[in-house]
Order: sequence, then C-alpha cells, then structure tokens
Amino acid sequence: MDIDEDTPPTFASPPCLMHELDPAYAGLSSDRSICADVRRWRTSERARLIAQRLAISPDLRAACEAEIVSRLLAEIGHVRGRVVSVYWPFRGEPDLRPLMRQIADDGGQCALPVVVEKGRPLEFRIWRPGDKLIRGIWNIPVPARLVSCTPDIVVAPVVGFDPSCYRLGYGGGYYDRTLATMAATRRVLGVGFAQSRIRTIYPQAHDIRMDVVVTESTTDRC
Ligand SMILES: Nc1nc2c(c(=O)[nH]1)N(C=O)[C@@H](CNc1ccc(C(=O)N[C@@H](CCC(=O)O)C(=O)O)cc1)CN2
Ligand SMILES: Nc1ncnc2c1ncn2[C@@H]1O[C@H](COP(=O)(O)OP(=O)(O)OP(=O)(O)O)[C@@H](O)[C@H]1O
Repeated sequence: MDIDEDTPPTFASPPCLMHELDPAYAGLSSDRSICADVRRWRTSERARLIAQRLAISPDLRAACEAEIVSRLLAEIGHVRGRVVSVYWPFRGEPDLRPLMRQIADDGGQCALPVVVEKGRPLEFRIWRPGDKLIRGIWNIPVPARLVSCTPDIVVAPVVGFDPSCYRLGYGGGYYDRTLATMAATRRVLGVGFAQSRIRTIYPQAHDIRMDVVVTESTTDRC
C-alpha cells in the first residue's frame, strides 16, 4: 500500500462526537445515541483492561487490595445501621471480602448484586460472611437467601474509570440501570486498580457518575 505523507490521514468511519451533544437536542433516546464507534471502542477497551488486571502479580495484588480496603473503610465511615453493597470478585476485580467482614464486625450489613433478569436493574440481597451462596448468571455467586434491600452505599467495581468518575463496566448497563432507579441519597463508590484509569470513557446519556473512585493509590471525588 502506498502512503502519501502529505495527505492528512482519513478514517474508515468518521469519529463519533455524539457524546458531546445533549441527547434532547439530538432527538434520540439514550439507547440509540450510543453510537456504534463508542460501542466498539468500549468492547475492545474492556478486553484490554481486564487482561491487564488479570496480569497483576499475586503479591502486588494483595498489597493493592489491602490499601483499597483501608481507603474504602475511611470513605464509608460509620456503618452501624447501614447497608453497604459490595460484590463477589470476578475476572480479576479487587477482592473485597475482608471489607465485608469488617463491615459485619462493625455492625453494618452487606449486600451483593444479583442479575435477576437480563436488561433489568440489579437486585441487592443481604449477605453475611459465611452465608450460603448459589451460582447466578455468568456463574457469579449470589446469596441463596432472598432478602432484598436498598443499599445506602454502593461499592461498584470498575473495569475502567475516568477523571470525571464515569464508570466502564462489563457492558450490561446494570449499575447504570440500577442507580437510575435509586434515590439521590445513596453514595456510589467506584473501586478498581489505578491501572484502570483512562482518559475518558466517552460518557453517553445513560452513564451515571460515581461520587468517589478509590484505587490503591488514589481517591478521586467528583
Ligand atoms: N463482581 C461483580 N458482580 C456483578 C457485577 C460486577 O460488575 N462485578 N455486575 C455489574 O453489572 C453484575 C453482573 N454484570 C455482568 C454484565 C455482563 C457480563 C458479561 O459477561 N457480558 C458479556 C457481554 C455482554 C454484552 O456485551 O452485552 C461478556 O463479557 O461476554 C458479566 C457480568 C452483577 N454482579
Ligand atoms: N438506565 C438505562 N436504561 C436502559 N438501558 C440502559 C440504561 N443504562 C444502560 N443501558 C444500556 O446498557 C448498555 C450497556 O451500557 P454500558 O456500556 O454503559 O455498560 P457498563 O456500565 O459497562 O456495564 P455494567 O454496569 O453492567 O457493568 C447500553 O447500550 C445501554 O443501552
């Protein structure tokens, strides 16, 4: 292939700038305004970020997780009488089981997210360390006890995040769909490794910002 260095480069498809428009102005529903370019970019970025996270050595991972737990405890504050949703670690996410033990020891309650139906909001079920778990969708363990709740604080694992506290997850839209139904009094703490920070996730109309993002070396407040 000939490359003409004097001609400006062109792209196979035009760059997507839809995220810079107000969807009301664009006259599109949030679903349709997520343009194909952003969708494709997110799919490849997720794969890259998950692979990068799975490659962290066990020693470094353990050190980072200990630091993340202590930063999260400081951020969460008093837990007595409060419900904090955490998650069961999956695909190299930080393992926050020690955080859940600490919350239970301090008189708080923990919950785990459950996909009850694809394309619907998550359900949160109360879970105490030691309680029975069963396999849910994608084989993620979920509480066997069907006690659902509305958390006061949501600790949301990120695949990626940006400096404006927007979250890139696994692509199901579950946290966005769920947070959209919850009262504004809830706090959302994103959590991930510092390597998961990216310049932007190209936020779309349906993306909901988190209040804080905690990593082993940073606490971003938005
Ligand atoms: N630990 C943990 N538990 C969690 C979540 C999470 O992010 N972390 N969730 C947070 O939401 C829910 C599970 N969400 C998931 C959403 C998508 C896929 C998934 O495998 N998706 C397909 C592609 C989906 C698509 O493109 O439509 C895939 O990756 O192959 C997995 C889990 C509930 N439990
Ligand atoms: N509030 C909502 N109502 C309806 N659909 C939604 C909503 N939020 C997100 N979605 C849909 O979910 C799809 C995936 O969204 P997105 O790429 O933001 O997922 P994600 O945040 O990475 O995933 P997850 O939250 O499951 O980890 C979007 O294409 C969008 O159509």
